[in-house]
Amino acid sequence: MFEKRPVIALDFHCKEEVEKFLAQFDSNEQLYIKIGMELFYQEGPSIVTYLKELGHSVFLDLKLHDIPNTVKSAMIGLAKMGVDMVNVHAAGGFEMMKQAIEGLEEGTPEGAKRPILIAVTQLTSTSEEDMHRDQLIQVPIENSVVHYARRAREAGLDGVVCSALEVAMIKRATDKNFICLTPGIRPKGAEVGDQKRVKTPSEARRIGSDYIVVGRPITLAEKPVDAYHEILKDWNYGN
Ligand SMILES: O=C(O)c1cc(=O)[nH]c(=O)n1[C@@H]1O[C@H](COP(=O)(O)O)[C@@H](O)[C@H]1O
Repeated sequence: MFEKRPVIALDFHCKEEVEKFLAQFDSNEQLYIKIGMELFYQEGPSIVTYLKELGHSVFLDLKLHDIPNTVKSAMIGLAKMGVDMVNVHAAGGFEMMKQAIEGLEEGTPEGAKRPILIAVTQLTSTSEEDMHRDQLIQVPIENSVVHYARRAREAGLDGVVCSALEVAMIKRATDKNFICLTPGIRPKGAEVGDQKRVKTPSEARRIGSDYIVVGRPITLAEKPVDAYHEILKDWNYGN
């Protein structure tokens, strides 16, 4: 399920910063925007309505991780907001993921499309050593990621969040239509920051990522619109 547009992570504090950022783009350019907890906890559901009314697609990245009943109830509410994609942590377990899907199905208004649901496997800021030390999971990180992907698929989810490094393995272990959304994307030579498992947009494309998520290389660029278009071009192999 290839998405031509890189998903822009708008990790801003408030709506004013979002407005300032979007004002630099041509108003006809429909973007795929990721709202994370930083922005959502400040602005609430109205930030989703605002972006949807402008015609943008919205991935609401709240990474739910709680008991199954709580996650189901939360998902009913998120589905009503009309977002295009939401996520949970696969570490919350099989039953939690199953209930998350059920909540989304229940909350999706009639005639509307159920939001895509994906599960975070191992965060792209987690290295194999971090995982061994912090989570006491003593297997190679790829095994943990593929295991979570299999469980997410069995629970009925649409895909996973992973690093581009693991996409080929996940597709082999699940199926080629199982979505792999990959953050940890950096243009050649860009600052990596806190990301540990990174690839460039064209590398991610070659490996088979369906969506890429890019934040700071665009939002902190001197010319964000140019930075976005360069990443868009690299992701689409120069087309
Ligand atoms: O779920 C996510 O979107 C996510 C998962 C993950 O494993 N790693 C990861 O970086 N993200 C998000 O992707 C974005 C990456 O931003 P940059 O590192 O600035 O490109 C951030 O908003 C993260 O919250």
